[in-house]
Amino acid sequence: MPATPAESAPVILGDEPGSFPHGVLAERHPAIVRQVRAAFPYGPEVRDALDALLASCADGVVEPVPAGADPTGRDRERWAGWGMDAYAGRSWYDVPWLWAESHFYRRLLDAVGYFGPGVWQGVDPFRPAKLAELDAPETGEELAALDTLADLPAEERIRALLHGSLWGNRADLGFRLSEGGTGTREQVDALVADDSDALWSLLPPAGTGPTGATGAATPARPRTLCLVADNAGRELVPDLLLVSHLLAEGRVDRAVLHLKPYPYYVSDATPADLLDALRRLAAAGGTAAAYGERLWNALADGRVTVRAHPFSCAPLPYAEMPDDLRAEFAAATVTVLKGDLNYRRLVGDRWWPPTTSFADATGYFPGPVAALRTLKSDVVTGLTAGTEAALEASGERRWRTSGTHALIQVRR
Ligand SMILES: O=P(O)(O)OC[C@H]1O[C@](O)(CO)[C@@H](O)[C@@H]1O
Repeated sequence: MPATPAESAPVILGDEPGSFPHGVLAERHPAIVRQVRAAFPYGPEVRDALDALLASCADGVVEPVPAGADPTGRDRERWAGWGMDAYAGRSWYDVPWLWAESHFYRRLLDAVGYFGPGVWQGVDPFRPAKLAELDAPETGEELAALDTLADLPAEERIRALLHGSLWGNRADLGFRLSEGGTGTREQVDALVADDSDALWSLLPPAGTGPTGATGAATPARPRTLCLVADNAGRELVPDLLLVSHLLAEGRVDRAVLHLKPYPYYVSDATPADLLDALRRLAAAGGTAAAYGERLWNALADGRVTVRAHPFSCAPLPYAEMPDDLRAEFAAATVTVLKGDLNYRRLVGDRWWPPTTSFADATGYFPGPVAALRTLKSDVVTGLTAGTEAALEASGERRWRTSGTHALIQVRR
């Protein structure tokens, strides 16, 4: 029997030396600051601000967003609503880990002058790394491999595209700073949960209606996919291929791509990254370019739309999403959330027993929801007791965090 979520599952903090979250705050964040410092010829003011952030990573505290720090002037107010008043002045290590990480990226953008005014306004500090990934030979090889998909039966083709999008989540630049490489060899049998049949039942091919939770056909209406994207580059590209394919097969009529309003968690996709990915698809030629062109046309005629909601960069779980976002997800045929961070925000960044029911943990979500994620942090729900026991017995200590395992979970 799966356990039911209890509010009492402790929220994850980064305060325990030797734990994964502590390592992210104490080691990964400083590495990211150094990477950014080397990425552009920032002047003394920015370099000093980055050095101050570096020092803060070791023993600093949460600091309020400076007044007027963003062009809209609303960010300070937003952060106040997201818990700043409760956490300002406390150690990075003593506030919820999710909150601390999100605050780090906000501070980093302040340090590099992203919110301006000034020459660095709007310059993505992670762009060099994102572009290098798009231009990498591996990306070209993956896109060329698409030409062979046409020979596969339809079911295998769509499965390959779904898995491309799923495993694309391993290509996360922040993750790579400490894991060294994103080899794909170990993918076989690495799914700890696979509800893909439930996903396809929500998105059957054109001419066949989706079935509800009882298996009965639901009335025809335009099928909308909300795809809450994660990383740019080698994750966003296969995400776009999947969306393009779903449109082509008439499994969805519309798609809404939720991207980040500003650079986040190193490689998270922003609207600018979407344009780079579309350009990369066009440059690849062959099948990839045809997929890209279909998506381009769908963006141009409004079947695909792009959102960059402020809550996408909020340090909070989706259970606390604002009403406008809730209404959007409620109207979708299914919302697919990509990646580890979105998963943590979906089920809550807590020490859930792994057999906690995914359906219960996401019961608050306003419509059918799916998670496609490689495991890169301790949070996990929806495992069977047998799977959990097998993973624990496997001797692979870091199965929760090393990105070698993945899941496809669906709540209809
Ligand atoms: O890109 P993803 O899949 O959301 O992964 C990012 C993950 O990396 C981390 O920043 C560090 O592991 C996690 O906090 C986060 O869950």
